[in-house]
Amino acid sequence: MKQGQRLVVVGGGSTYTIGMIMSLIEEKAHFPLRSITFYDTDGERQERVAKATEIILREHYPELELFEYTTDKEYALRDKDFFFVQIRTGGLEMREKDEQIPLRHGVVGQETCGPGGMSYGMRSIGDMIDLVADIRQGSPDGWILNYTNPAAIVAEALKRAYPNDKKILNICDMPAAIMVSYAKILGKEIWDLVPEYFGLNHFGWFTGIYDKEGNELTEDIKRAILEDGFIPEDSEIANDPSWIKTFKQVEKMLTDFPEYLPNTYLQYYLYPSDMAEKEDVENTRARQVINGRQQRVFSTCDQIIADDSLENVHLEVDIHGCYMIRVAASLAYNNGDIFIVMVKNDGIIANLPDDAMVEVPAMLTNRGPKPFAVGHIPRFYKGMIEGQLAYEQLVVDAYFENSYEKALQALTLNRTVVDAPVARQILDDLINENENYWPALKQRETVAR
Ligand SMILES: NC(=O)c1ccc[n+]([C@@H]2O[C@H](COP(=O)([O-])OP(=O)(O)OC[C@H]3O[C@@H](n4cnc5c(N)ncnc54)[C@H](O)[C@@H]3O)[C@@H](O)[C@H]2O)c1
Ligand SMILES: O=P(O)(O)OC[C@H]1O[C@H](O[C@H]2[C@H](O)[C@@H](O)[C@@H](O)O[C@@H]2CO)[C@H](O)[C@@H](O)[C@@H]1O
Ligand SMILES: [Mn+2]
Repeated sequence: MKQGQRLVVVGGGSTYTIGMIMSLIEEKAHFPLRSITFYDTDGERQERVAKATEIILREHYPELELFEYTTDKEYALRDKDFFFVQIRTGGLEMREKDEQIPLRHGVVGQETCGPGGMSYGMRSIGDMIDLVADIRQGSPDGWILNYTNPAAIVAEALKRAYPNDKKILNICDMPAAIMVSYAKILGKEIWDLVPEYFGLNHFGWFTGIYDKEGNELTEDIKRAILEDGFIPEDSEIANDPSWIKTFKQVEKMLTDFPEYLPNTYLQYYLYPSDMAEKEDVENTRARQVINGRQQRVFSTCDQIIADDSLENVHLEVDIHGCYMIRVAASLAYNNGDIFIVMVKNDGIIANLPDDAMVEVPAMLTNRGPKPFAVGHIPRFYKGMIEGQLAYEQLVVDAYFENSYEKALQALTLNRTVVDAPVARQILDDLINENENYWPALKQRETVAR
């Protein structure tokens, strides 16, 4: 009989929390719970989600010993087994600025990619470092599973701040969402598929997809994408016009570069000018999420509370929730299941630096992820990744060293920017908008000529 886990959702007011609760209900046999605690810095936002969650759990998880929600950090983080972390420093309002500022300079405006990703990363690092310290104060041995973005930059910063903490795992659900669409093409479930994959977060490629019997399915998937197209199937994004456009770009990327199956995020780095031209600065993805998912989630919560029942709402499980829960179950019960997660390279990709935080398939055990060796990657991918890795590490350098110069170098290296004067203009605008969040960046004294 599996011992139930004591789970904390950090960022209980997240728009993903209801989906996560539905997934915890769906997955209770794989990952049984003793208690769920929500913790958030915004008590009002969290309470709307929590009061709806109380009703959902009453209907679908009556055996749960305890559900609670609080803004008391020390209480929430004490003596727990798992922490699902999903915070957004600055909220969706700052995300909108992250996306609008680069667009005003003709550059990709995106949550986690390009200058928007640097801006978000410079806000997330401090909160995430403080959060891990607070968690460790109360739960020295708890598993910290982080979704907070930009995962690449957060992972690099946490690796430096906590080099010996082996129970922090940064995760992205994008490869899983893509595999949900592969599975649909093949008439299978995602859990029937075994991926071979390499890259950085939001910057990777599937080199192969197999079934559990070891049959290769990669070429079948490529053929189907090129002949019939590629669409999002995960419930969270299936009917979203922005995601439908994103998944359609995979057809173009696969036509241009047929060797491997790309992560959807590579569209921003392979076609940066095209992507920037297509965006409407008054209706970026953040605005769509504010008017879409955020509006939908909170009106659903309010409806559940008003009815004191679920009779007038439709709630769905999604891959975002199920993926993290299956990862947690494999760590908790030493299942040895294979998931794509972020780990320190240390030779996994033989011709990339050891200190890179790479995204690769790993067997998840109670001693943590055991990644599969990838070996040497071909020149094109090595070149692409090394430039992106240097960008990511320079952003974290800029944070820890309060260095304007390193931040400028990072943006200049990024494939969505390249042009140094444009990088400087964007950086100066981002500094102005983030004065309440970023560390003050200092410029090196230049020697007067
Ligand atoms: N890794 C992935 O693949 C993946 C997938 C989806 C979402 N995400 C990330 O998950 C996070 C949540 O996304 P969302 O759209 O639901 O955000 P959201 O703004 O709806 O919710 C975030 C919550 O975090 C809370 N918060 C902010 N700072 C906090 C802190 N220091 N301590 C505790 N709580 C804090 C906010 O009050 C808010 O309730 C974002 O970082 C998003 O990018 C990651
Ligand atoms: O623009 P958003 O806020 O809708 O999405 C940004 C996030 O996109 C990816 O997560 C997807 C996920 O892959 C999919 O399965 C489903 O859950 O929707 C999510 C977005 O709604 C990406 O992995 C995240 O890092 C982004 O934050
Ligand atoms: Mn992601």
